[in-house]
Amino acid sequence: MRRVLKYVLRYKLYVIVPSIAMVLAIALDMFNPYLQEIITDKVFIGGDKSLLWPILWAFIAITAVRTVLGYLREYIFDVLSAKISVDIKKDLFDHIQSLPFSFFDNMNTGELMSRIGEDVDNVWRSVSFGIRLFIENMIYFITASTILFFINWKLTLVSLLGMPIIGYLALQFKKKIGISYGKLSDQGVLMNTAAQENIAGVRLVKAFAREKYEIMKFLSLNNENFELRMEQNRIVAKYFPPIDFLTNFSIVILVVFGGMLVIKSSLSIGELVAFSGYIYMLIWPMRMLGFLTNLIAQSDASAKKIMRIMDIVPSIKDSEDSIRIKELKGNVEFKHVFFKYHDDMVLKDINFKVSAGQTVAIMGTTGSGKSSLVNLIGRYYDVFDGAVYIDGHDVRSINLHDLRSQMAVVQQDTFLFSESIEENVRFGKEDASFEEVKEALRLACADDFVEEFDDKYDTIVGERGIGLSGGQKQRISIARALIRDAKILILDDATSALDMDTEFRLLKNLSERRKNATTFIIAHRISAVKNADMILYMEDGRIVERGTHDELLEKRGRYYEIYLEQFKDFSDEEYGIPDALS
Ligand SMILES: Nc1ncnc2c1ncn2[C@@H]1O[C@H](COP(=O)(O)OP(=O)(O)OP(=O)(O)O)[C@@H](O)[C@H]1O
Repeated sequence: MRRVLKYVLRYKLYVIVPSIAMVLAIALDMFNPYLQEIITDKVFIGGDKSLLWPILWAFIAITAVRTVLGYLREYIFDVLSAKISVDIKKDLFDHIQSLPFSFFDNMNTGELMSRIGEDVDNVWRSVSFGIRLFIENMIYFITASTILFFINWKLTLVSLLGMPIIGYLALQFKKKIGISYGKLSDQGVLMNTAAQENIAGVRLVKAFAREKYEIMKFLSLNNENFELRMEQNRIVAKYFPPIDFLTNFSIVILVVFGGMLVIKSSLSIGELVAFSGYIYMLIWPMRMLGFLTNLIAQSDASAKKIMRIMDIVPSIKDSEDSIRIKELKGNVEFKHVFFKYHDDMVLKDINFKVSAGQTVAIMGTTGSGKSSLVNLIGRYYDVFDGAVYIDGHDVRSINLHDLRSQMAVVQQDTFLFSESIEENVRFGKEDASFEEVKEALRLACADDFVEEFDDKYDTIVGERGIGLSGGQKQRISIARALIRDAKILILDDATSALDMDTEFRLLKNLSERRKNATTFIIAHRISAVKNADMILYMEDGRIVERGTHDELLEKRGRYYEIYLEQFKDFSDEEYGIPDALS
């Protein structure tokens, strides 16, 4: 919460003005019981009618000013908390953007959504309501008890007898409810994740007829959630009644002892009326203590979770003396590169060099490390040992923005935003004209099917491209990469869903278009890699074969076996293995 306070202090005026309004409102409130004392003793009992109107006017004036001050306080505190919510969300979002792939490997979307949504809202509520009311009540408590001591310290002491017990109970309550909130919040993440994954994977669920299982899974989480809420109710039921009893008992004591003092003429009736007015100012904060500590405990738990993410130092970031490169040439070299995600080394002693404008094709068994290898070029992960060089510079020394903004990647797992096709392609180049978008889609062999849609380029595609076929999604993703005109282009299994003919046309377009771009193509079909300047064949994290198509055929190794497997029924002439990349 201390760190949340730093956000609050950014807006000093928004703290000072409503705080002054709050203090003035409290000061005015303190006059009310005093006026009640005078009106009772002097007007009702003493019969001095001349005071009636002045006191009534004073009541009206106090109420009017109090209303304005109250409104000011509420309004400005609400603006403050809204500003803080925006700031925290922004910082959290910015920070999440700065985190590397490895962070997202271990974090699920549902959990992150809870942090940005629910947790920030909890903090926001606490600032707008909890902390303010807590401070306000403390001021009421201190001021009212001071005045009460002045009126009659003995009666005050007797009336306050239950307060230490109330305070103790409130603290115990805070402790128990704080733990319970932590559990509820963690469970909320599980529920969020289950709901989010179910919706995202709804087609899979239906295809496997697993709706019942999903419903049961959600039901069980929902029941757990219910149990946790019941646990909270039990805590409230345990602590609130004794707190209520003790606060009400203070009034009983006041009436009994105060009444006795009035009978003994040690206290006037007016003083007793004023006394009970001030006592309410003590009792109310005490009754609220449990509720407020509860609210603050909840937001404390949320603030801790937010800060835990904010405290993650991005493992991949610009070094202090990072090199600015406005124009990459595209020479890439891997020197003794080793890489691992956790314990298992997934890339072992990778060495190769590629000159600007050349094409490298990477083939290999599944899980052999192809994607991991290309992910090191844009520094989505850092090497464990060795180094990747671009134009002679270790990628770790190149300014990250310069590096990534001059690369284009089509990932294996296609992702499209819930926007129009045009906007999805323009994501690759913010200021691209419509003509450029069309051209990129044409090169990616996507223009024909896009033209057939009723809304053509304005067609809105759903999240993850729902509404399009796998091959259509891949082609739009390729257009998004091509529009960047990048110096390094990476296609990670990006044509796997295309038929051979479309793949052939697309790669042909690519070979014409890419001109100076160094291109990495991960593919499984010989037809897609045949014309590369260099083909790397990987197994178990190592490059086990390398060379051109002809050289690899001559070697009669793994590549040759795959060639035979894929083309056993055709001769080159018959099928015409595409000359796409020549
Ligand atoms: N984010 C990750 N965290 C941990 N391990 C990973 C991660 N990504 C991949 N791996 C592991 O690293 C190894 C290499 O994976 P990689 O995706 O690079 O292989 P690949 O050759 O591209 O496979 P495929 O052809 O199936 O796409 C595999 O054993 C895989 O399980």
